[in-house]
Amino acid sequence: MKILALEQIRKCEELTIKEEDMPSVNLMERAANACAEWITKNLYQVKRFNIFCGKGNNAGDGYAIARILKAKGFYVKVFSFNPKELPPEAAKNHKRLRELGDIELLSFEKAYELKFEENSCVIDALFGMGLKGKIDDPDFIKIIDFLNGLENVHKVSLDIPSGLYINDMYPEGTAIFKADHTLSYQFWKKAFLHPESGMYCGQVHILDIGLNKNYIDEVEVEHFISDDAKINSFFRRREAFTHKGRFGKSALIAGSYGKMGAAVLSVAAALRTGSGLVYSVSVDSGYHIMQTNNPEAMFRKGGNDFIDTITITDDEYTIGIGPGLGTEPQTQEAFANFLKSYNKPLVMDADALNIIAQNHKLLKHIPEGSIITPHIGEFERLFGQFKNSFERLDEAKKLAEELKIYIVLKDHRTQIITPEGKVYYNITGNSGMAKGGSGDVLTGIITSLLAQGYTSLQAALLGVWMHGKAGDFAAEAHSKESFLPSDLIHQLGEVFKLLNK
Ligand SMILES: NC(=O)C1=CN([C@@H]2O[C@H](COP(=O)(O)OP(=O)(O)OC[C@H]3O[C@@H](n4cnc5c(N)ncnc54)[C@H](O)[C@@H]3O)[C@@H](O)[C@H]2O)[C@@H](O)CC1
Ligand SMILES: [K+]
Repeated sequence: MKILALEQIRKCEELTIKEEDMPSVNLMERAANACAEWITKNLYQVKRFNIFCGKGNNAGDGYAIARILKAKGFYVKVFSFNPKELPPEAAKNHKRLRELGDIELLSFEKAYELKFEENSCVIDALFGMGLKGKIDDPDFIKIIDFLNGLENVHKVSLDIPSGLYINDMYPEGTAIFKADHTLSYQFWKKAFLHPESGMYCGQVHILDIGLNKNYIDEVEVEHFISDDAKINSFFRRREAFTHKGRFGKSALIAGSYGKMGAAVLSVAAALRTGSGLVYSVSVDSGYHIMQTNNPEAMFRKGGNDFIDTITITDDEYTIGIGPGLGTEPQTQEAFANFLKSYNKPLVMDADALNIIAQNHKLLKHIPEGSIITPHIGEFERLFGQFKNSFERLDEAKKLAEELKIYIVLKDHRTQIITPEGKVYYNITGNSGMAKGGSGDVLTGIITSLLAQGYTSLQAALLGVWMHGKAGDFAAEAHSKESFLPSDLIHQLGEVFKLLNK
């Protein structure tokens, strides 16, 4: 699914209105109906709604929803800022509401006297995507602070929580409404996907309001959601009449004394992702651990307690390197020599990236088309600190282009960044995956997919999606708190069953 820029969404709205030859207020009605339907279906225990309207068309949505909910028999109160300042469509909806006569239209001040009943719902129609600068008007700051402080009520934002920008970092010092649910029209917005702003959005629900499909199909964007449709468009089922040679050879260069778990996990993940053969290049002191835990994988010695020799150059192998490698000087040297002589796309994580962070000149030796999978800490060690995640992403886009590599920037919503400057946000997975070892599993999965002939982009997209899906299944089975990275590997079978359906 595409993520559109503000001007593109406005254009899409205009075109929808024009092509369907309808008054613009009808589109607002559509949005309001979609929200009212979502609310009554999903917050079915709520009988009372308190709707807070600002100055723009987001307020118009609020007025329209108030009318629709009232007609369905709910108790509705509407609190407005200054209804004289509204744009035409919002003004029309305000007028319709006033003419109905049986809804209380109140000022913000009245809210401070109200007793908000448990299980009632606050709807935030203060600001939508038309907000400029920060919310620093004392009346708005006061009402937002007050609403944020309410307990035991459901909080729903229309289109976007007031105070946020749709695709950028919000300005420092602005007031922001904190929602439990955000009902976004038609599209995902970057704000929902970055930690600084995402924490205000609660659960995000994308409501189809029937915007012009042709425009959406054709418009060119840089940001996407890596959704099920995208994954299914290139996932390949395992054919019959085949043999192991057709599914690639993965080699995981990983592990050192005391860090064999990372190596075991990455190798096990590569095996469970379907690679025809999996090799482990690791240390002698971890030989028994590796062979016992992963009898299907072959072992090649790369050192005693840490890896000091990497002789694997065979073009047949697809390499994942880094988990548990350590940063001993001899390992650094072996890694540098290997990188300088190896030219096929490979997967790099963890200590491979930490070694590069200490030897920046190695960056230019990363083979084109490779996939690096840093978490935020590793990315910052490599490329420096950034003010916020939006700036970090902008820098990652430049680097991916410059180095001609794919960057998998691991976060709550992991971003897959291509050398062409495109960004795919992954939306599977959960906070239970924030544990040591999860990254090692991902390295194994992506290496295995790359070995099986998926392109670098496909391997990164599918690998991150599968990893997250396995996390969601593991959370269902064991809880987010309790599942282990090794449970992700055990859930890969369920993920493949889903993909094969
Ligand atoms: N995307 C769509 O297809 C549709 C969008 N609609 C709604 O329209 C919204 C956009 O409407 P608007 O563009 O009117 O935007 P807003 O509803 O966000 O209101 C913007 C208005 O608020 C005021 N304002 C802006 N910045 C301010 C600040 N810092 N402090 C105080 N006041 C400020 C200005 O008067 C500005 O015109 C969307 O978010 C959505 O809710 C729907 O009604 C119809 C369909
Ligand atoms: K809002």
